[in-house]
Amino acid sequence: MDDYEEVTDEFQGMKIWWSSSITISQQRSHYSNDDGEKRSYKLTCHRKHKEIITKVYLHHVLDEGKAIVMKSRQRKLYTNGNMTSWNHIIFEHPSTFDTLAMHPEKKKDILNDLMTFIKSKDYYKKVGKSWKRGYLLYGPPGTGKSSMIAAMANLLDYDIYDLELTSVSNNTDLKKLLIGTTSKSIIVIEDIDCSLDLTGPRKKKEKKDKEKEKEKNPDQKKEKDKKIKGSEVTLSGLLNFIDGLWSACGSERLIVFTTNHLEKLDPALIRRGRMDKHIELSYCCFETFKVLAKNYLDLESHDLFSPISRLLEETNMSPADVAENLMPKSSQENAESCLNHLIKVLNKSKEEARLKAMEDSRVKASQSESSIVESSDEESSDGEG
Ligand SMILES: Nc1ncnc2c1ncn2[C@@H]1O[C@H](COP(=O)(O)OP(=O)(O)OP(=O)(O)O)[C@@H](O)[C@H]1O
Repeated sequence: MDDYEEVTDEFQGMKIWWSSSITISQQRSHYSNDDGEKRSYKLTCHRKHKEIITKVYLHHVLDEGKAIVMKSRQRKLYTNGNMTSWNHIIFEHPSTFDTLAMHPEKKKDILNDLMTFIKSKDYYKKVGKSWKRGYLLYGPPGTGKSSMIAAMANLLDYDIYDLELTSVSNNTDLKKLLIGTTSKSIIVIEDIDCSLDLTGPRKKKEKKDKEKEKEKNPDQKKEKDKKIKGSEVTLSGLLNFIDGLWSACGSERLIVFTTNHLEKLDPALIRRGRMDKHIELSYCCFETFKVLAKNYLDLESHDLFSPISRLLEETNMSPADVAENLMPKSSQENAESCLNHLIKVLNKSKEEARLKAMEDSRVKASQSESSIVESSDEESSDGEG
Protein backbone atom coordinates (compact mmCIF):
# COMPACT_ATOMS: atom_id res chain seq x y z
CA MET A 1 0.00 0.00 0.00
CA ASP A 2 1.17 3.52 -0.73
CA ASP A 3 1.30 6.14 2.02
CA TYR A 4 -2.18 7.38 3.02
CA GLU A 5 -3.82 4.90 0.64
CA GLU A 6 -7.15 3.24 1.46
CA VAL A 7 -7.92 -0.29 0.30
CA THR A 8 -11.01 -2.49 0.70
CA ASP A 9 -10.59 -6.24 1.03
CA GLU A 10 -13.07 -9.14 1.22
CA PHE A 11 -12.60 -12.32 3.21
CA GLN A 12 -15.18 -15.10 3.61
CA GLY A 13 -17.94 -12.65 2.68
CA MET A 14 -16.79 -9.96 5.16
CA LYS A 15 -15.68 -6.48 4.17
CA ILE A 16 -12.43 -5.08 5.60
CA TRP A 17 -11.08 -1.57 5.18
CA TRP A 18 -7.36 -0.82 5.34
CA SER A 19 -5.71 2.61 5.50
CA SER A 20 -2.05 3.49 5.81
CA SER A 21 -0.49 6.50 7.51
CA ILE A 22 2.88 7.86 8.61
CA THR A 23 3.84 9.59 11.82
CA ILE A 24 7.12 11.45 12.20
CA SER A 25 8.74 11.23 15.60
CA GLN A 26 10.19 14.46 17.07
CA GLN A 27 12.90 12.58 18.96
CA ARG A 28 15.23 11.25 16.31
CA SER A 29 18.21 9.19 17.26
CA HIS A 30 21.64 10.69 16.52
CA TYR A 31 23.18 7.25 16.48
CA SER A 32 21.12 5.51 13.83
CA ASN A 33 19.89 6.05 10.31
CA ASP A 34 16.34 6.09 11.63
CA ASP A 35 14.61 9.03 9.92
CA GLY A 36 11.87 9.03 12.56
CA GLU A 37 9.13 7.91 10.14
CA LYS A 38 6.75 5.26 11.49
CA ARG A 39 4.38 3.59 9.05
CA SER A 40 1.16 2.14 10.39
CA TYR A 41 -1.77 0.31 8.90
CA LYS A 42 -5.26 0.61 10.30
CA LEU A 43 -7.80 -2.11 9.78
CA THR A 44 -11.52 -1.45 10.19
CA CYS A 45 -14.19 -4.13 10.23
CA HIS A 46 -17.65 -4.76 11.56
CA ARG A 47 -17.55 -5.46 15.32
CA LYS A 48 -19.32 -8.82 14.89
CA HIS A 49 -16.41 -10.03 12.69
CA LYS A 50 -13.71 -9.05 15.19
CA GLU A 51 -12.92 -12.58 16.33
CA ILE A 52 -12.60 -14.15 12.90
CA ILE A 53 -10.59 -11.16 11.67
CA THR A 54 -8.03 -11.39 14.47
CA LYS A 55 -7.87 -15.18 14.61
CA VAL A 56 -8.07 -16.13 10.93
CA TYR A 57 -7.89 -13.16 8.59
CA LEU A 58 -4.65 -11.66 9.97
CA HIS A 59 -2.85 -15.03 9.68
CA HIS A 60 -4.13 -15.28 6.13
CA VAL A 61 -2.73 -11.80 5.33
CA LEU A 62 0.68 -12.70 6.81
CA ASP A 63 0.83 -16.01 4.88
CA GLU A 64 -0.13 -14.28 1.63
CA GLY A 65 2.53 -11.62 2.27
CA LYS A 66 5.20 -14.28 2.80
CA ALA A 67 4.12 -16.09 -0.38
CA ILE A 68 4.38 -12.84 -2.39
CA VAL A 69 7.88 -12.20 -1.02
CA MET A 70 8.89 -15.77 -1.90
CA LYS A 71 7.54 -15.41 -5.43
CA SER A 72 9.30 -12.15 -6.14
CA ARG A 73 12.66 -13.01 -4.58
CA GLN A 74 15.55 -14.38 -6.59
CA ARG A 75 16.14 -18.01 -5.91
CA LYS A 76 19.58 -19.36 -5.14
CA LEU A 77 21.70 -22.33 -6.03
CA TYR A 78 24.01 -23.20 -3.13
CA THR A 79 27.11 -25.36 -3.37
CA ASN A 80 29.36 -26.47 -0.52
CA GLY A 81 32.44 -24.50 -1.52
CA ASN A 82 34.68 -25.17 1.47
CA MET A 83 34.25 -27.76 4.22
CA THR A 84 31.38 -26.33 6.20
CA SER A 85 29.82 -23.40 4.42
CA TRP A 86 27.74 -22.71 1.37
CA ASN A 87 28.48 -20.43 -1.60
CA HIS A 88 25.60 -19.34 -3.75
CA ILE A 89 24.76 -17.97 -7.17
CA ILE A 90 21.39 -16.89 -8.55
CA PHE A 91 19.46 -19.93 -9.72
CA GLU A 92 18.15 -19.42 -13.25
CA HIS A 93 17.42 -22.72 -14.96
CA PRO A 94 14.82 -22.75 -17.75
CA SER A 95 13.60 -26.31 -17.13
CA THR A 96 9.92 -26.61 -16.17
CA PHE A 97 7.42 -29.46 -16.04
CA ASP A 98 6.16 -28.22 -19.43
CA THR A 99 9.57 -28.60 -21.07
CA LEU A 100 10.37 -31.86 -19.27
CA ALA A 101 9.92 -34.77 -21.66
CA MET A 102 8.38 -37.83 -20.04
CA HIS A 103 5.22 -39.88 -20.17
CA PRO A 104 2.27 -37.55 -19.37
CA GLU A 105 0.79 -39.95 -16.79
CA LYS A 106 4.08 -40.15 -14.90
CA LYS A 107 4.50 -36.39 -15.04
CA LYS A 108 0.98 -35.87 -13.69
CA ASP A 109 1.68 -38.27 -10.84
CA ILE A 110 4.87 -36.38 -9.83
CA LEU A 111 3.14 -33.01 -10.10
CA ASN A 112 0.29 -34.26 -7.88
CA ASP A 113 2.78 -35.58 -5.36
CA LEU A 114 4.62 -32.25 -5.16
CA MET A 115 1.45 -30.16 -4.96
CA THR A 116 0.05 -32.41 -2.24
CA PHE A 117 3.30 -32.06 -0.32
CA ILE A 118 3.32 -28.25 -0.29
CA LYS A 119 -0.30 -28.11 0.87
CA SER A 120 0.19 -30.63 3.67
CA LYS A 121 1.75 -28.59 6.46
CA ASP A 122 -1.10 -29.30 8.88
CA TYR A 123 -1.32 -32.94 7.89
CA TYR A 124 2.37 -33.56 8.62
CA LYS A 125 1.93 -31.82 11.98
CA LYS A 126 -1.11 -33.92 12.79
CA VAL A 127 0.62 -37.23 12.10
CA GLY A 128 3.80 -36.12 13.89
CA LYS A 129 6.09 -36.24 10.85
CA SER A 130 8.46 -33.49 9.89
CA TRP A 131 7.42 -31.69 6.74
CA LYS A 132 9.91 -33.15 4.30
CA ARG A 133 9.87 -35.59 1.42
CA GLY A 134 12.58 -37.70 -0.18
CA TYR A 135 12.82 -38.39 -3.90
CA LEU A 136 15.11 -40.86 -5.59
CA LEU A 137 15.64 -40.19 -9.29
CA TYR A 138 17.31 -43.01 -11.15
CA GLY A 139 18.06 -43.85 -14.74
CA PRO A 140 20.80 -43.79 -17.39
CA PRO A 141 22.78 -40.60 -18.13
CA GLY A 142 20.97 -37.89 -20.08
CA THR A 143 17.44 -38.97 -19.20
CA GLY A 144 16.51 -35.76 -17.37
CA LYS A 145 17.33 -36.24 -13.66
CA SER A 146 18.99 -32.83 -13.27
CA SER A 147 16.35 -31.23 -15.49
CA MET A 148 13.65 -32.62 -13.22
CA ILE A 149 15.29 -31.16 -10.09
CA ALA A 150 15.40 -27.74 -11.77
CA ALA A 151 11.76 -28.11 -12.81
CA MET A 152 10.81 -29.00 -9.21
CA ALA A 153 12.61 -25.90 -7.88
CA ASN A 154 10.94 -23.70 -10.49
CA LEU A 155 7.52 -25.14 -9.73
CA LEU A 156 7.76 -24.73 -5.96
CA ASP A 157 9.91 -21.60 -5.85
CA TYR A 158 12.50 -23.38 -3.75
CA ASP A 159 16.25 -22.81 -3.44
CA ILE A 160 18.61 -25.67 -4.29
CA TYR A 161 21.45 -26.92 -2.11
CA ASP A 162 23.71 -29.02 -4.32
CA LEU A 163 25.60 -31.10 -1.78
CA GLU A 164 28.89 -32.53 -3.03
CA LEU A 165 29.44 -35.28 -0.46
CA THR A 166 32.95 -36.10 -1.59
CA SER A 167 34.05 -32.58 -0.50
CA VAL A 168 32.68 -33.08 3.02
CA SER A 169 35.37 -34.39 5.38
CA ASN A 170 33.27 -36.14 8.00
CA ASN A 171 29.85 -36.53 9.59
CA THR A 172 30.36 -33.48 11.85
CA ASP A 173 30.97 -31.23 8.85
CA LEU A 174 27.97 -32.77 7.14
CA LYS A 175 25.82 -31.79 10.14
CA LYS A 176 27.15 -28.23 10.09
CA LEU A 177 26.34 -27.89 6.42
CA LEU A 178 22.86 -29.26 6.84
CA ILE A 179 22.05 -27.03 9.77
CA GLY A 180 22.97 -24.12 7.49
CA THR A 181 20.22 -24.94 4.98
CA THR A 182 16.90 -23.11 5.01
CA SER A 183 13.25 -24.09 4.59
CA LYS A 184 11.61 -24.13 1.16
CA SER A 185 14.59 -25.78 -0.41
CA ILE A 186 15.70 -28.90 -2.22
CA ILE A 187 18.83 -30.64 -0.97
CA VAL A 188 20.34 -32.56 -3.83
CA ILE A 189 22.96 -35.29 -3.72
CA GLU A 190 23.76 -36.26 -7.29
CA ASP A 191 25.28 -39.61 -8.24
CA ILE A 192 24.90 -40.88 -4.69
CA ASP A 193 26.55 -44.21 -5.62
CA CYS A 194 29.78 -42.34 -6.49
CA SER A 195 29.64 -40.11 -3.39
CA LEU A 196 29.57 -42.51 -0.52
CA ASP A 197 31.32 -45.64 0.62
CA LEU A 198 28.29 -47.74 1.38
CA THR A 199 29.30 -49.15 4.74
CA GLY A 200 26.00 -50.94 5.31
CA PRO A 201 25.64 -54.64 6.16
CA ARG A 202 25.27 -55.26 2.47
CA LYS A 203 28.88 -54.27 2.00
CA LYS A 204 30.24 -57.41 3.60
CA LYS A 205 27.95 -59.60 1.58
CA GLU A 206 29.03 -57.86 -1.57
CA LYS A 207 32.74 -57.70 -0.83
CA LYS A 208 33.39 -60.67 -3.05
CA ASP A 209 31.48 -59.17 -5.96
CA LYS A 210 33.33 -55.89 -5.56
CA GLU A 211 36.67 -57.60 -5.66
CA LYS A 212 35.62 -59.24 -8.88
CA GLU A 213 34.56 -55.85 -10.25
CA LYS A 214 37.94 -54.43 -9.29
CA GLU A 215 39.68 -57.12 -11.27
CA LYS A 216 37.48 -56.43 -14.27
CA ASN A 217 37.61 -52.65 -14.16
CA PRO A 218 40.67 -51.51 -12.20
CA ASP A 219 40.92 -47.93 -13.56
CA GLN A 220 37.28 -47.00 -13.02
CA LYS A 221 37.31 -48.48 -9.51
CA LYS A 222 40.55 -46.64 -8.58
CA GLU A 223 39.11 -43.29 -9.72
CA LYS A 224 35.93 -43.77 -7.66
CA ASP A 225 37.90 -44.84 -4.57
CA LYS A 226 40.22 -41.82 -4.90
CA LYS A 227 37.24 -39.44 -4.90
CA ILE A 228 35.57 -41.09 -1.91
CA LYS A 229 38.82 -41.50 0.07
CA GLY A 230 39.05 -37.79 0.97
CA SER A 231 35.71 -37.99 2.76
CA GLU A 232 34.90 -39.88 5.94
CA VAL A 233 31.16 -39.33 5.65
CA THR A 234 29.52 -42.67 6.30
CA LEU A 235 26.25 -44.19 5.30
CA SER A 236 25.11 -44.12 8.93
CA GLY A 237 26.06 -40.42 9.14
CA LEU A 238 23.88 -39.73 6.16
CA LEU A 239 21.03 -41.84 7.50
CA ASN A 240 21.24 -40.00 10.84
CA PHE A 241 20.89 -36.76 8.99
CA ILE A 242 17.85 -37.93 7.06
CA ASP A 243 16.10 -39.42 10.07
CA GLY A 244 17.29 -37.39 13.03
CA LEU A 245 18.81 -34.03 12.54
CA TRP A 246 17.03 -33.45 9.29
CA SER A 247 13.71 -34.05 11.01
CA ALA A 248 14.54 -31.70 13.84
CA CYS A 249 15.62 -28.58 11.96
CA GLY A 250 13.55 -26.52 9.56
CA SER A 251 10.66 -27.75 7.48
CA GLU A 252 9.16 -27.79 4.00
CA ARG A 253 12.11 -29.39 2.32
CA LEU A 254 12.77 -31.99 -0.31
CA ILE A 255 15.82 -34.17 -0.42
CA VAL A 256 16.68 -35.64 -3.79
CA PHE A 257 19.21 -38.35 -4.55
CA THR A 258 20.12 -39.21 -8.11
CA THR A 259 21.89 -42.28 -9.43
CA ASN A 260 22.61 -44.01 -12.70
CA HIS A 261 22.90 -47.33 -10.83
CA LEU A 262 19.95 -48.08 -8.57
CA GLU A 263 21.27 -51.60 -7.94
CA LYS A 264 24.42 -50.23 -6.26
CA LEU A 265 22.54 -48.40 -3.49
CA ASP A 266 22.15 -49.82 -0.02
CA PRO A 267 18.46 -50.66 0.53
CA ALA A 268 18.63 -48.90 3.92
CA LEU A 269 19.31 -45.62 2.18
CA ILE A 270 16.39 -45.76 -0.20
CA ARG A 271 13.67 -47.43 1.83
CA ARG A 272 10.32 -45.62 1.93
CA GLY A 273 10.22 -43.05 4.69
CA ARG A 274 13.69 -41.96 3.67
CA MET A 275 13.25 -41.83 -0.06
CA ASP A 276 9.46 -41.67 -0.25
CA LYS A 277 9.12 -41.59 -3.99
CA HIS A 278 11.27 -43.48 -6.47
CA ILE A 279 11.14 -42.06 -9.98
CA GLU A 280 12.63 -43.84 -12.94
CA LEU A 281 13.78 -41.71 -15.86
CA SER A 282 14.41 -43.89 -18.84
CA TYR A 283 15.36 -43.96 -22.49
CA CYS A 284 13.30 -41.94 -24.91
CA CYS A 285 9.93 -43.47 -25.76
CA PHE A 286 7.47 -42.05 -28.28
CA GLU A 287 5.57 -40.03 -25.62
CA THR A 288 8.85 -38.45 -24.51
CA PHE A 289 9.81 -37.76 -28.11
CA LYS A 290 6.50 -35.95 -28.75
CA VAL A 291 7.29 -33.45 -25.96
CA LEU A 292 10.79 -32.89 -27.36
CA ALA A 293 9.44 -32.43 -30.92
CA LYS A 294 6.98 -29.83 -29.59
CA ASN A 295 9.71 -28.04 -27.62
CA TYR A 296 12.45 -28.11 -30.21
CA LEU A 297 10.56 -28.00 -33.52
CA ASP A 298 7.10 -26.76 -32.56
CA LEU A 299 5.64 -29.90 -34.14
CA GLU A 300 2.65 -31.84 -32.79
CA SER A 301 2.41 -34.35 -35.63
CA HIS A 302 4.22 -35.29 -38.83
CA ASP A 303 4.32 -38.23 -41.25
CA LEU A 304 7.83 -39.07 -39.99
CA PHE A 305 6.54 -39.56 -36.42
CA SER A 306 5.46 -43.09 -37.23
CA PRO A 307 8.88 -44.46 -38.35
CA ILE A 308 10.48 -42.61 -35.41
CA SER A 309 8.05 -44.26 -33.01
CA ARG A 310 9.02 -47.69 -34.37
CA LEU A 311 12.75 -46.95 -34.19
CA LEU A 312 12.51 -45.66 -30.62
CA GLU A 313 11.00 -49.01 -29.61
CA GLU A 314 13.95 -50.81 -31.16
CA THR A 315 16.79 -48.65 -29.75
CA ASN A 316 17.89 -47.20 -26.43
CA MET A 317 18.52 -43.50 -26.93
CA SER A 318 18.48 -40.96 -24.10
CA PRO A 319 16.21 -37.89 -24.34
CA ALA A 320 19.43 -35.80 -24.24
CA ASP A 321 20.67 -37.49 -27.44
CA VAL A 322 17.28 -37.26 -29.14
CA ALA A 323 17.07 -33.55 -28.21
CA GLU A 324 20.56 -32.91 -29.56
CA ASN A 325 19.67 -34.58 -32.87
CA LEU A 326 16.40 -32.68 -33.17
CA MET A 327 18.05 -29.29 -32.81
CA PRO A 328 18.53 -27.40 -36.10
CA LYS A 329 22.25 -26.91 -36.69
CA SER A 330 21.97 -24.22 -39.35
CA SER A 331 19.40 -21.74 -40.68
CA GLN A 332 18.90 -24.00 -43.73
CA GLU A 333 17.51 -26.83 -41.64
CA ASN A 334 13.76 -27.16 -41.19
CA ALA A 335 11.65 -29.46 -39.01
CA GLU A 336 11.51 -32.19 -41.66
CA SER A 337 15.28 -32.26 -42.20
CA CYS A 338 15.78 -32.47 -38.41
CA LEU A 339 13.38 -35.44 -38.20
CA ASN A 340 15.18 -37.13 -41.11
CA HIS A 341 18.48 -36.56 -39.34
CA LEU A 342 17.09 -38.18 -36.18
CA ILE A 343 15.88 -41.20 -38.23
CA LYS A 344 19.37 -41.60 -39.66
CA VAL A 345 20.97 -41.50 -36.19
CA LEU A 346 18.39 -43.94 -34.77
CA ASN A 347 19.04 -46.38 -37.62
CA LYS A 348 22.77 -46.12 -37.00
CA SER A 349 22.36 -46.73 -33.28
CA LYS A 350 20.08 -49.72 -34.01
CA GLU A 351 22.71 -51.21 -36.31
CA GLU A 352 25.48 -50.63 -33.75
CA ALA A 353 23.39 -52.34 -31.07
CA ARG A 354 22.80 -55.30 -33.41
CA LEU A 355 26.52 -55.68 -34.11
CA LYS A 356 27.35 -55.38 -30.42
CA ALA A 357 24.81 -58.05 -29.51
CA MET A 358 26.33 -60.36 -32.15
CA GLU A 359 29.85 -59.71 -30.83
CA ASP A 360 28.70 -60.31 -27.23
CA SER A 361 27.11 -63.63 -28.09
CA ARG A 362 30.23 -64.64 -30.07
CA VAL A 363 32.46 -63.86 -27.04
CA LYS A 364 30.07 -65.70 -24.73
CA ALA A 365 30.05 -68.75 -27.00
CA SER A 366 33.84 -68.86 -27.22
CA GLN A 367 34.12 -68.44 -23.43
CA SER A 368 31.76 -71.32 -22.75
CA GLU A 369 33.57 -73.41 -25.39
CA SER A 370 36.96 -72.83 -23.69
CA SER A 371 35.49 -73.66 -20.27
CA ILE A 372 34.15 -76.94 -21.71
CA VAL A 373 37.62 -77.70 -23.10
CA GLU A 374 39.21 -76.82 -19.73
CA SER A 375 36.88 -79.07 -17.78
CA SER A 376 37.36 -81.95 -20.23
CA ASP A 377 41.16 -81.46 -19.92
CA GLU A 378 40.80 -81.63 -16.12
CA GLU A 379 38.66 -84.77 -16.40
CA SER A 380 41.20 -86.46 -18.66
CA SER A 381 44.14 -85.54 -16.38
CA ASP A 382 42.10 -86.86 -13.38
CA GLY A 383 41.61 -90.06 -15.32
CA GLU A 384 45.34 -90.37 -15.99
CA GLY A 385 46.09 -90.14 -12.27
N1 LIG B 1 13.46 -35.86 -19.97
C1 LIG B 1 14.00 -34.77 -20.54
N2 LIG B 1 13.23 -33.72 -20.89
C2 LIG B 1 13.75 -32.62 -21.46
N3 LIG B 1 15.06 -32.47 -21.72
C3 LIG B 1 15.87 -33.48 -21.41
C4 LIG B 1 15.38 -34.67 -20.78
N4 LIG B 1 16.41 -35.50 -20.58
C5 LIG B 1 17.51 -34.87 -21.01
N5 LIG B 1 17.19 -33.67 -21.53
C6 LIG B 1 18.15 -32.70 -22.14
O1 LIG B 1 19.44 -33.25 -22.02
C7 LIG B 1 20.29 -32.46 -21.18
C8 LIG B 1 20.95 -33.37 -20.13
O2 LIG B 1 19.95 -33.88 -19.28
P1 LIG B 1 20.10 -34.00 -17.68
O3 LIG B 1 21.37 -33.35 -17.25
O4 LIG B 1 18.85 -33.53 -17.05
O5 LIG B 1 20.25 -35.57 -17.58
P2 LIG B 1 20.69 -36.44 -16.32
O6 LIG B 1 19.77 -37.63 -16.29
O7 LIG B 1 20.75 -35.60 -15.10
O8 LIG B 1 22.14 -36.89 -16.75
P3 LIG B 1 23.35 -37.43 -15.81
O9 LIG B 1 22.91 -38.73 -15.19
O10 LIG B 1 24.47 -37.60 -16.79
O11 LIG B 1 23.61 -36.35 -14.80
C9 LIG B 1 19.39 -31.43 -20.52
O12 LIG B 1 20.01 -30.18 -20.44
C10 LIG B 1 18.18 -31.36 -21.41
O13 LIG B 1 18.39 -30.38 -22.40
